[in-house]
Amino acid sequence: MGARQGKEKTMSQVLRAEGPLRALGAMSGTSLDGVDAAVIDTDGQDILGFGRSGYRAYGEAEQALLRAGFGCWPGEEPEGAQAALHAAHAALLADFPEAEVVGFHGQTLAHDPHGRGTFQLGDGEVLAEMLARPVVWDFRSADVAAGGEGAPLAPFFHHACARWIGARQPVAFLNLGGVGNLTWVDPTIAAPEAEGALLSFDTGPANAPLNDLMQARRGQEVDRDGALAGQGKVDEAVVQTFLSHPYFDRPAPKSLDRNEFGDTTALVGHLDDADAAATLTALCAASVAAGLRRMPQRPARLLVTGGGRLNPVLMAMIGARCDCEAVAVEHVGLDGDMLEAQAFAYLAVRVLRGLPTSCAGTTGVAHPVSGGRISPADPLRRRA
Ligand SMILES: Nc1ncnc2c1ncn2[C@@H]1O[C@H](COP(=O)(O)OP(=O)(O)OP(=O)(O)O)[C@@H](O)[C@H]1O
Ligand SMILES: CC(=O)N[C@H]1[C@@H]2OC[C@@H](O2)[C@@H](O)[C@@H]1O[C@H](C)C(=O)O
Repeated sequence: MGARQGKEKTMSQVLRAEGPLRALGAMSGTSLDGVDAAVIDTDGQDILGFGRSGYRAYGEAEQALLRAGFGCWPGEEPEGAQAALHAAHAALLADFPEAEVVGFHGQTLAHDPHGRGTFQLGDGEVLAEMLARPVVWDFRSADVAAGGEGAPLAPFFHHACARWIGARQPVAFLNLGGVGNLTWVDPTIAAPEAEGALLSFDTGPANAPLNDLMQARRGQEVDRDGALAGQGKVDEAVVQTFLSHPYFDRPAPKSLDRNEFGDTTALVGHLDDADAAATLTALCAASVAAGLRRMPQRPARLLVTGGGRLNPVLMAMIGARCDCEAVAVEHVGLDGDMLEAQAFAYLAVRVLRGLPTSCAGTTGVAHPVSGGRISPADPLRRRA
């Protein structure tokens, strides 16, 4: 990494600066496939440009360690899990010397916002030392402490994306990761925290049930391109049973723990592999359709991000069940693999600037919250 020289800002200048920063976001999502990292230039309000991005897959041992941590609260995680997470992040993030600040999400292990809180494994203080640059982290706790859901947090970035693509009317973003989430953005309302600018919530499990099925029945991680689901028939009775889960009756904003729906594959235990895959794919589409009914208006189209956008069977089911077109965000010039990493780069700069990162429309928190902790790397301690 080395000392920052020439025209580069010193660490204290980065922390005090006004104007644009080059920020690097890092996200480790619920699918546990690996770490995404992406650079953006931003002043915390507008996106000024997109930079490089990268990905580092978890090895089998790393993945097993982190998976064993699901459901753990601080101090309960498997020994070595946090160190593995830090090492994986540091290995990837060291390839981005251009970054002036890092937004580090960490790995969500447990999420119970109205109970025990929310827990993202990873210590930004340690990562700041490893990278010798400031790290913003622990994005969700302050919102939860203030009574919010602590998730989703990408919506403030979705608002900036809507402005970046020049949207003049409301648009809807749909993220299809392990869990799904929807964001309604009205870009004509300039401040994202203003009433009516954003409405967002988790829709339900997205790819996680199908991944679990593929693992259990075929020993594969993914139903690649929906190849198996495409051969099957949806059991609509299972879809109706699934939709009777109380989560769908809860008003938005609302957020999900990865395991809140339990073992969804049990719902399709009586079906053959193809019908089971088709039905679990339909559950994801049906939960998006249920979510859309909570939006202020039905959007003309859904801008879809996350790995699920690469599954044509899922995308077609969403289009059919939602009565609107589902298109990958690439159609509007965004990067659907990196949007969450970019979001935490953007949010890091908002935290440095004291700008809100959540509000009533995104997490249900009563007043806008600027979450996150700032760990300025201490070069003296690093050399000691
Ligand atoms: N070609 C593909 N065909 C089918 N499904 C795919 C394909 N590529 C990715 N996926 C699905 O997308 C998932 C990964 O999505 P993504 O990386 O957005 O998840 P994540 O960021 O870990 O989750 P979250 O947003 O819930 O934190 C895979 O586990 C798989 O289910
Ligand atoms: C608690 C938590 O980590 N939630 C994640 C998860 O993955 C998708 C969905 O559930 C969303 O609520 C959130 O992540 C995205 C990045 C968010 O905060 O917007």
